[in-house]
Amino acid sequence: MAALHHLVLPPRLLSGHGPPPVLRFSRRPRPLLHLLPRAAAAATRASAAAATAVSAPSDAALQNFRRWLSSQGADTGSVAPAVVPEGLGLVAARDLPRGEVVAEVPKKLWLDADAVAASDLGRVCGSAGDLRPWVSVSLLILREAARGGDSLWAPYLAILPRQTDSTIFWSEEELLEIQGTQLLSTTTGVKEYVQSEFDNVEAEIINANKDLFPGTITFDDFLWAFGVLRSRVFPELRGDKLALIPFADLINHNGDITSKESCWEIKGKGFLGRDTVFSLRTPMEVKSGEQIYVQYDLDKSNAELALDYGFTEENSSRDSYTLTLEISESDPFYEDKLDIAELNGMGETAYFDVVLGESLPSQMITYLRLLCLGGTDAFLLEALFRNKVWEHLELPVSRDNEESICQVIQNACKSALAAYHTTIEEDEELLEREDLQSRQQIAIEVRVGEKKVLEQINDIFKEREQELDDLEYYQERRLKDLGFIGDNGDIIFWES
Ligand SMILES: C[S@@+](CC[C@H](N)C(=O)[O-])C[C@H]1O[C@@H](n2cnc3c(N)ncnc32)[C@H](O)[C@@H]1O
Repeated sequence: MAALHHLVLPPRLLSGHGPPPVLRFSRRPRPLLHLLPRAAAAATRASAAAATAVSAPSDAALQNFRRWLSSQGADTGSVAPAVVPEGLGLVAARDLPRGEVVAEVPKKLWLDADAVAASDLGRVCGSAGDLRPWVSVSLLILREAARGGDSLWAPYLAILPRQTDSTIFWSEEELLEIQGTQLLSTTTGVKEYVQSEFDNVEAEIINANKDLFPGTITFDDFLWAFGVLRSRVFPELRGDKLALIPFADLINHNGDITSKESCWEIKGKGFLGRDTVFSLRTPMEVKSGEQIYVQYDLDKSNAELALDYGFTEENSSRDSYTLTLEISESDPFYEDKLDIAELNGMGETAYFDVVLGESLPSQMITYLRLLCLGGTDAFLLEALFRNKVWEHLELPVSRDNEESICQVIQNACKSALAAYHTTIEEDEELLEREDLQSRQQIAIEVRVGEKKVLEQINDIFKEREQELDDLEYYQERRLKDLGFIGDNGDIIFWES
């Protein structure tokens, strides 16, 4: 999934020769999205963080789920699933100290690769070759849903939300609110990716096994299963370990929890520890009747939270913008630059996440200097300098090179900023409104955050441009090293 995130991130700066590298927008044409059913009528937000597209299941469905959990041997003694502002959540049945185990879910209830293999899907998924784990678990979810009451997981499937506020479920009209953002590009890229996986499994598995999928499975169904996994799987359980853990997945996120300690473990239980369970602990002390929360991911930006879970946080460290820098194949020094980048652990393309209020990522300026290197500075690219060049690039190389970086970045920021349909001021005014629906709030928070980061980047390079005359460049450093420049900056002549 990490790779996915980087598929489509404008703006993209390409190196080149002669004039400074130009900005190429890799923004795709406006996406043609399937019109998805609208979310259940969004209620007023209980808090800035509360998602509202999640319609609560009926009391009967919730009761049935609780009965199912205990009949299947899940240990849920200290918490109960309940309706909360975020949809469903886990509420403490008694006072719980920090670190207390609140749920233990036996492996037989997990939806994972083993469950796929053990099901009637096992043979078809196995023979379909390299199905990605999320694809086969998505198919399992859809297969089990198709079995209705006969499925082991029926009571669990009945309480899953039909959609969240994740941008993958937004209508075309709603997506207009994030016009110009990186979030829109990423959302479009993710949906295209899911669509292409769906096209494959539809042809190879769904249509070829009508006994397993007697009804129609649409792209929207597949997207729903993808969204379920994306929003409910504990981050460390992705990839081959991907597992959807019923009941434990009802835990909601609270941004106030900042501990990096894991709140769950997989352990053996019962006779000789033979029964594997997923054990969830509360990361905070909780009073009886209060909701138990965890921190989903401290490192996710608001755009990632919006895409994965359908909420954002009012926290500037979640405001981020990813700059994509790339050595252009048309750069006359392409081979040399690529070689230097690779020797220093980087590649043809580099991604730099710039966070609001934080300094620029390390290596960004160095990589930019490499990208903009040309003209009379090109001697640094010669093989002779290969082992030292990165060190040289860590400091200003020449006025031309530094100026080129400043201009290229400022132009990129300006052009990215021009693509948004509102200004920061307009967005901040909109955020004051009481009647915002959850998706509008998410859209505004993401776009205002991206714009603030772009302005921050622009200001850094604007300021730097004013200081170009005060910087010390390669030639000056070199002359100093050779003893040709005195401490007061004068050139020392042999004659004097
Ligand atoms: C792992 S599930 C948690 C259970 C979920 N609330 C439910 O009703 O099934 C994650 C989803 O819960 C909601 N959620 C969790 N924490 C939230 C928060 N702090 N604010 C808003 N929505 C939240 C989002 O819809 C998210 O996609």
